[in-house]
Amino acid sequence: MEVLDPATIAVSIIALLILLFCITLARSSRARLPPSPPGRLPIIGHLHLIVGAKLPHLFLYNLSRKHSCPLLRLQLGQQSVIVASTPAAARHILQTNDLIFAARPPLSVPRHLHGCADILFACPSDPHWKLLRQLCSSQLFIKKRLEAFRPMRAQEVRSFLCSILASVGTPITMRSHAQTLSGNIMCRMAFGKRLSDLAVTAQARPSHRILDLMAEMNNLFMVFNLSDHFRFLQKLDLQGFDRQTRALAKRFDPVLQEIIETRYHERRSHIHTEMTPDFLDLLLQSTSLQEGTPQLSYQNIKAVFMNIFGGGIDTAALTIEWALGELLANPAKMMKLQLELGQVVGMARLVEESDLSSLPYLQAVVKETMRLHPVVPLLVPHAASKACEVMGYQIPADTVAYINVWGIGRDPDTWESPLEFCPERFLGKEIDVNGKHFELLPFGSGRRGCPGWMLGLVMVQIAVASLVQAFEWRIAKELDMTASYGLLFTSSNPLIVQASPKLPVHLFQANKETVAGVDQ
Ligand code: HEM
Repeated sequence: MEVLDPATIAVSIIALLILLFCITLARSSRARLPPSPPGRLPIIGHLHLIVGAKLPHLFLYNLSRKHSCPLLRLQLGQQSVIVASTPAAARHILQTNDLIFAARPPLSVPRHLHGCADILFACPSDPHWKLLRQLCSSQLFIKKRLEAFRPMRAQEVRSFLCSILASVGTPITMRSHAQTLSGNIMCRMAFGKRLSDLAVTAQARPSHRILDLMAEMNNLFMVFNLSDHFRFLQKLDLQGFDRQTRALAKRFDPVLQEIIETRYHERRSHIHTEMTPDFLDLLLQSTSLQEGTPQLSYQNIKAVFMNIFGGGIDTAALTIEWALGELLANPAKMMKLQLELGQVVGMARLVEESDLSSLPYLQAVVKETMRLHPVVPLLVPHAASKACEVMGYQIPADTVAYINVWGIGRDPDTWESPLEFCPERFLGKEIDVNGKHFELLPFGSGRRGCPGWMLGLVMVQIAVASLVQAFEWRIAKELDMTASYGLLFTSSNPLIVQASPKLPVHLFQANKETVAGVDQ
């Protein structure tokens, strides 16, 4: 056989490399990717830009305006990311490509917390998850269930007002009162009991209280976790967050385990005979659909509760806080709302959920609060389960999508005087928060939109209406509306206010057994 001389081999290799280079170049020029801002570094990509930003949604908003790009592409370590900054870009991702973007990226915290990187709607091939998804859409988050819990919510709102009444004359932190309100409502829907009435041995220990565990969980979701951007670092856990998450799961687990097991035994011995089945009843029913083979494991049920508590408590509480803060910063709007409540409800009874549809200005105040202060400003990240096209750009599989709902809410091309708190802009307009209007997406949209949005909206509306109807408010500590950021969007300093009652005291105390003050 003839041996090739070294020069021929060298020329062949160079020709092959040139060919490969040309093929790659041709492929990448065919794949039209969204524009990417300058500043990308080797290995870390644009990570240094976003990590250095105090408010990532503000940074991304400024970036998209500077480059006039409704859809930006960033490289955050190993993660390829697109950021949607206009209603049209959000629609392309959440509506046109809803099914493809229904996945979530595999993040470390949920993996260590629930034993699954995603919860509720992922893992479509897994029968447990199919069942969960079906349960959510046919049982847990339906209008009928929301209605069944209406009297319970009325009791909790009254109790919330009583706890404020008990503090008249002293400054109160609105955030913690609102967290107790939403926490009690969520807890009674989930387990039929208030936070303080959960007779759980583990919960009795201060470090095992549900509200504290939730706060820790939310903090872990808010940190910048290197492992999410460089998968090869996951095992090293350089920042220790994975270790902290596993330790938190160890404390959370016995609380939920005890609640579930107690109910399981009560159901078997027919001790538990609640008229309105709570979420735990509905989930346990599904564990015994087939003799001997539970359809849902306890682990699945625990994961659902962590999601529901994580999704429902702070989101509603922070929105209530933002709404009261805006009304205090804008006394004319506060007066207009007081006037509406006076005309529609009067002063002889407390406002009720059945009044909400007759209070257009209240609805506008809540929408305006959610436009300016969406508490999940970039939504929870979505991920493309396969390659697709968005606004004419090629998006590779596994790309993570951030929807900058905060930026969309302040976009001057969409809103007139966007920085002004002006509820009037919604009066007589069709724009709603139900995920169908892409200029206002506080609950997201599509398959991964918030399943608890109707409950969240009602909690915020009734709480704001009750606070404004029942009390006169005064700012006790200088109002600070500057924002701080994690996954949830809060004001840097909690709102400290002082209340004086406007309504006769007997109205607050009509329901004696619920006058329990603030729990926990
Ligand atoms: C004002 C109150 C609330 C706000 C602003 C809010 C907002 C959101 C947002 C923006 C998302 C992510 C949507 C996306 O990524 O596209 C979400 C997801 C979620 N929310 Fe809510 N939410 C609220 C109340 C609730 C309530 C009351 C519950 C439970 C009863 C709840 C349960 C959930 C769950 C389980 C998810 C995850 C859904 C999934 O990944 O498929 N939320 N919420």
